[in-house]
Amino acid sequence: MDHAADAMRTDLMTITRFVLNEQSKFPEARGDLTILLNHIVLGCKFVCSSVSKAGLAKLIGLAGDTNVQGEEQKKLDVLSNDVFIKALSSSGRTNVLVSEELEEAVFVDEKLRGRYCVVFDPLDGSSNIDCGVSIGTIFGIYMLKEGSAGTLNDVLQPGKNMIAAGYCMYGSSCTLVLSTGTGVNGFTLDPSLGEFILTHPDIQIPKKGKIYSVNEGNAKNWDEPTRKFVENCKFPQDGSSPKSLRYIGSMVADVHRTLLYGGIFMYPADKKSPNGKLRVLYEVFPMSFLVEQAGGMAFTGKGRALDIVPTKIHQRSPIFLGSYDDVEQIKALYEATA
Ligand SMILES: O=P(O)(O)OC[C@H]1O[C@](O)(COP(=O)(O)O)[C@@H](O)[C@@H]1O
Ligand SMILES: [Mg+2]
Ligand SMILES: [Mg+2]
Repeated sequence: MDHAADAMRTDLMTITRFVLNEQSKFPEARGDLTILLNHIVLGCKFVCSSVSKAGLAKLIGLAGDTNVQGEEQKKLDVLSNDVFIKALSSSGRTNVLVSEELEEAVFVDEKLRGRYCVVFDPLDGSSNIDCGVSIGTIFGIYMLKEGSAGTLNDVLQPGKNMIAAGYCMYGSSCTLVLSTGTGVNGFTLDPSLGEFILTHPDIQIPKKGKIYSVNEGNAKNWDEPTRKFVENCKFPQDGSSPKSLRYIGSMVADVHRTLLYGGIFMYPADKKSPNGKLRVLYEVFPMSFLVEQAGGMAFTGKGRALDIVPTKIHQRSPIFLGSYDDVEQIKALYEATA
């Protein structure tokens, strides 16, 4: 590919151009969200370059501390967290920040405060860092509540109140998937240009998929609806072909595949983890927002994931998300036992 010629192509849809186009659809927009998204993009580029040279730069292995979840922090968890805290606060557009790696919420310095709140998982899939398997960053954006100067209540909002969400996957290529509430679009980082280019416009998740994704190692502790659903994926009663199992163990990578290929990603509750493992604010909500925007469904076993009203910033919830018809099936099994 002739990069120079390519760089001169005026129709090259970079993420910056794309977001500016989106902004132009709202005459009252002040450009704050555009500036905030650009700082998130910068953070993703920085983490992407750190991840790609993790082995070389001694960024492999443990940082030596434990986070609020009781997990041993990886060096890249800590580095990514620092990068995003700096990128988000220096944007001058944020107020309350919640990170998986920090016990308490961060209230941005008054001089730099803005009207957005960001919840994020700086490095998702930490168990896959040291073996170089795809990992990512997940983020969700809320607007401050009317008249609020910035309190925890501004982030303890149902996911359906988010105004934007996305993730960046650090894999064979670096892909940023974003929704500002009007559909889902994917951008691939062109390392030679240093630009995210629109490569997956208007992502629509297939209505039904051929893949199920779950850690079957927890099967003995599952409840009946989950057990029945997975059994049916393997031994379908309706004469259809069995689904294939795909599980990477990085939510970003498993959800990215699910968005593009269809199927269902699940992290159910079980006897050991009655609320599942994944965190509501910065894993379940952003991914559910994207999946719904792409025409899929996100269900908790009790209801729509985006209807959860969180009470704690590191709260967990079971999650079943993906192709509409597949999630509908497990929803029916839960409703039958409710
Ligand atoms: O190893 P398990 O129990 O299957 O859990 C895997 C899940 O845990 C996670 O790694 C949790 O996220 P973090 O790596 O950000 O803590 C998810 O990415 C993934 O879906
Ligand atoms: Mg995570
Ligand atoms: Mg993480």
